Amino acid sequence: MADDSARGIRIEGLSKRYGSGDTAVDALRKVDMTVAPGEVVGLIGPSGSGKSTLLKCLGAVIDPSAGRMTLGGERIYDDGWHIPDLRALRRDKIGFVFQAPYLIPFLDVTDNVALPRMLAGHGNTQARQQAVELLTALDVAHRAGAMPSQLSGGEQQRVAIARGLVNRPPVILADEPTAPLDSVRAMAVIRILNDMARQFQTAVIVVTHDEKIIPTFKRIYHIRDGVTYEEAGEGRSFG
Ligand SMILES: Nc1ncnc2c1ncn2[C@@H]1O[C@H](COP(=O)(O)OP(=O)(O)OP(=O)(O)O)[C@@H](O)[C@H]1O
Repeated sequence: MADDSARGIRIEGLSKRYGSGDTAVDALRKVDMTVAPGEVVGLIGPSGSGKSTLLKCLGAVIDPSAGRMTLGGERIYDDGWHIPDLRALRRDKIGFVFQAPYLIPFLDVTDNVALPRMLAGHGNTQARQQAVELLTALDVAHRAGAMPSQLSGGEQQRVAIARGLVNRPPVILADEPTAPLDSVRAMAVIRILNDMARQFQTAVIVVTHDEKIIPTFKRIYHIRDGVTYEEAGEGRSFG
C-alpha cells in the first residue's frame, strides 16, 4: 500500500457551480485535499467560503460540477458519479456528525446508535451489541438505556459520534461538532474523534470556527472563495 491517502479521502480538482449564466456562483474552484486513514484535519473558512458545499459534495448530498473524489479506496466521482447507489454510499462509507446531535427522541441511546447498523441490513441483536461496544469506547455506556432528553449536551454529542461510527465508515464528516459545547466538553469530543480515527483508521474532516479546538489539528485546510490551501497545524494536544 504505497499511497495511504487512496484509502482515506482524496479530492482532486473539485469544482461546484450553483446556477448558470449571470447568477452562477462558483462555490468550489478546483479544490485538492487529502486525508489519510486515521487522520483528523480541520477545515476552516469564513461564512460563504464553501465549507458546507465541500462537505455536501463529499457526502453525496449534492452533485459536484467537475473533478474527482475517492473515498475509502473507491473512486466515487470522476466528472460524474461512479457508483449507482448514493444512498448506500452515504450509509456505508460516511459517518456524519453535526452541530446538533439529531438523536431520535423516542428511541433510547442504544437504539439511536444501532439504527444505522440495522438499516444496513444487520440483525437487531448484533447491531445493539455493536452499539454498546461503541458506547463503551466513548465512555457513555452507563447511559445506554436512557432517552436522549435525559442526557447532557456532551453525552448527546458522544452518542451522535457513536452513531456516526457504527457502520465503521472509512470517512467521518463533522460539521461544527463542538459549537454548542463548553471548552472541556469540546476538547473531549475532539479527543474522541482523534482516538476513534486512530482505532478504526477513519479519515475525519472537521469543519469548525471553534478557536478552542483549532490548535489541536496537525493539518488544517483553509478555504476562501472556494479555493483551499493547506497549513501545518500545531497538533498540540494530540500530537
Ligand atoms: N443552493 C445554493 N444555490 C446558490 N448558491 C449557493 C447555494 N448554496 C450555497 N451557495 C453559495 O455558495 C457559496 C458557498 O456557500 P457554502 O454554504 O458552501 O459556504 P460556507 O463556508 O459553508 O458558509 P457558512 O459558514 O456560512 O455555512 C456562497 O456564496 C453561497 O451563497
